[in-house]
Amino acid sequence: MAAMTMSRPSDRFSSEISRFRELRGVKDQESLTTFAELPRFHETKGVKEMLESFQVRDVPSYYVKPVSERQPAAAAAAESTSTAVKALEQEIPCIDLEALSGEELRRAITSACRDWGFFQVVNHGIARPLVERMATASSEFFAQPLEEKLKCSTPAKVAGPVHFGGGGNRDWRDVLKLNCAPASIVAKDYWPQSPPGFRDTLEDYVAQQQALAVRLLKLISESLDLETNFLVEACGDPKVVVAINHYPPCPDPSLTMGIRAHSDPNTITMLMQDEVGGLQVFKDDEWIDVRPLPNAFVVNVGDQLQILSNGKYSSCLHRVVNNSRQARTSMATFFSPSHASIIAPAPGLVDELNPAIYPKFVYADYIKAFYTQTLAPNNNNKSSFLAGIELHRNYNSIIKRNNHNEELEEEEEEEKKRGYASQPAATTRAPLGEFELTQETRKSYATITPPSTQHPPSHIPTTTRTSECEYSKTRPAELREIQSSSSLTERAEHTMRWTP
Ligand SMILES: O=C(O)CCC(=O)C(=O)O
Ligand SMILES: [Fe+2]
Repeated sequence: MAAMTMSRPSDRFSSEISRFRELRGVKDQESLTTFAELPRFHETKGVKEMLESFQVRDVPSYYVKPVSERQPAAAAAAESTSTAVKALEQEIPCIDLEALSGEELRRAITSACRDWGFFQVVNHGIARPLVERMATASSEFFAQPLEEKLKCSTPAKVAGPVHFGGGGNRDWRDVLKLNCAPASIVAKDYWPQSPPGFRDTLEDYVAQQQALAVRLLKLISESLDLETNFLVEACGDPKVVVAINHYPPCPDPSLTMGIRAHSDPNTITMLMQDEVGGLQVFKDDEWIDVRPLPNAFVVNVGDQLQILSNGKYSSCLHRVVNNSRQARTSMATFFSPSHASIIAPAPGLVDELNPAIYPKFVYADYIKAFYTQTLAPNNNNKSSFLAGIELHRNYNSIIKRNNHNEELEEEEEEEKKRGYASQPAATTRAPLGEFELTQETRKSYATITPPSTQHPPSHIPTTTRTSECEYSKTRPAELREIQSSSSLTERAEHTMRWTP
């Protein structure tokens, strides 16, 4: 791959850093907040470096979320995720993969995927020492000096096969993202050489995670009364990406988000988290904490599983809140279809009484449209990108959200008076049909797109470009050319290499 033969990046920002240091002596907070280079600094170096380069006492405006996307101030002030609403009343299910089997296991999987879209697994078969080695290596990676971490970013940055930097959407998070399968999109030369043993540990860990994903997908297929291998085969030669997230402590967690509300666009995600906590899932109009459990993985249904199950299982909105006490590290393994896979509701789940809720499409189209949009609208309704492609549901929830946003506008005005010019609110994603699609998706979409009354009302704002999207401007001309070509195989192959 061309990116791998290019020279490693040098630190091109030393002049910026000396300017930061100059500014620091003057009026810290004000200088940082108004410093035009901050977005670039965040994208390439992240939050931890920003905190270490300045004596930050307040959250710079750049990271301040709109009121509608924050957690209640009371929960943030309590500085413990266990204070979130309903935390003690509701908990995501925990499934013991050794203790349960047969019909009991099947029922547990069905209700977890249907009612929550989130569950934890224990006794999952991945050896504890390996998980611990991976967790330690992950924390040690983020503790290193910036120069060491920068060695991992490929020249294509966030669009490349390995990237270190600040999280998208101005979230209060740093991330190391690594493509792990298939082999054609892996750039092992850029995997961290330090801490020692990182590469081997990651390789072993991912192999085990991939096996667990296959095991879970088989159980999930059976819970839907589908052939055991249906979901595994639907993903073709799967794409596996790992994201190691690091959330530094935040001076005011009531203003920021570690990851803003989103649903995962892939098939299934498995997450290892440390004991700090901060992950929340959205259920019955409330945000509910995911309590860290020893030696457990948090599993969540992704958008593709919701589509393949024809809406029987749900890809749930989730987010990560920050805290002011201690850093948190988590590691997500995203298991996705190959970009060339054709995704559609399982034929076994579609009949006259249960029509297909989603169109058939090529996964490359979905993922491209997904990353061209903001991550999620806001945290009050589940009106994610998926809602934009649903065929038979109405858009009441989107309208409700818009009304709610109007009420919030006044609150935003008040905030401005207090001196917080927060980042723009996220917006609803446009329907898949509005994007440049492969011929195959277009054909399918054209035959089953619902009447225009079922589209979101036109007053709903469509696209807000994200930092992810900004990166596409910097992608090689070669990619832009291929993306506009109509050859599915060629295009899917290349998109697969570059899409995050
Ligand atoms: O860090 C976490 O707990 C969740 C991360 C997450 O949702 C993601 O990476 O998509
Ligand atoms: Fe996620």
